[in-house]
Amino acid sequence: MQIVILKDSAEVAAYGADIFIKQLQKKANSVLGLATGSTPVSLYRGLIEACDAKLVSFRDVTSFNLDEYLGLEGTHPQSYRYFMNQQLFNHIDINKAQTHVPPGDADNPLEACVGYEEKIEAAGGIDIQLLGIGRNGHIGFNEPSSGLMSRTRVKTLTKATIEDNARFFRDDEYQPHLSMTMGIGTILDAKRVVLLATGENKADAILATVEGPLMAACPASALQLHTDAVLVIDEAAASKLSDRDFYIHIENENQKLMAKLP
Ligand SMILES: N[C@@H]1[C@@H](O)[C@H](O)[C@@H](COP(=O)(O)O)O[C@@H]1O
Repeated sequence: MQIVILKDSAEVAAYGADIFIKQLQKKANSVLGLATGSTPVSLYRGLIEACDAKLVSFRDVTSFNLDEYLGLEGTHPQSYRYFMNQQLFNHIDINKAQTHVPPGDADNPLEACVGYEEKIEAAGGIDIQLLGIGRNGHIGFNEPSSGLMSRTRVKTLTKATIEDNARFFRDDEYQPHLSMTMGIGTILDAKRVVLLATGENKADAILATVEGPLMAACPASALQLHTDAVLVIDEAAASKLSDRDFYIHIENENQKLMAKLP
């Protein structure tokens, strides 16, 4: 696991955007795995700016989002499809037909989950998957106790996640308790994984992800199994790591090594 500790959320977003810009410059028809939540919003802004400046194009990109609320149509302002349109897709040159969000309004959600996996496979798999992290260590909507090899499926949200996400819903608005999410196994199949975390309220989850045991109680700890996972976090999210200085040292050594490569 590569751990990059930066000063604040602005640096995290810029570093994350740069990873995606380089990916698109290397492979214009990349298959991107995308995420929602407040953390990736500034990264998406960076991608929109890069697209405006013609540094990248999304014309040949295919995308798959991690998760969606079950029971919300894509036109619902709290749906993740709506979020992605608002925060990214409406502002870049992507072909919306090539963007995929789990269909939370499917008549048969169980079949739709299998279909989502098939679509990812047919696209050749995900080149790079963006992740945020929940306070309880969830990735996508893989809540604690999720199978570490799980695939796209319907998941029940924890009370903590419902409370954390309540800020996006009006008091009189229906807030789903179920979701459709890529599994941890689906995420681990991505060729590269980039997890962003900022703020002190993510410090426990980051500690468990990096220094805790591999365990279903912290779904993000499964990234310890991935051969190309990078955690881009700010000082506040890193504040509980016991080996923080060592991780900074490793990253400095990494940078020196990369600079010497032909
Ligand atoms: N399903 C999403 C996750 O994919 C996201 O990582 C998490 C954290 O969100 P935030 O970035 O707003 O803290 O929120 C939601 O539960």
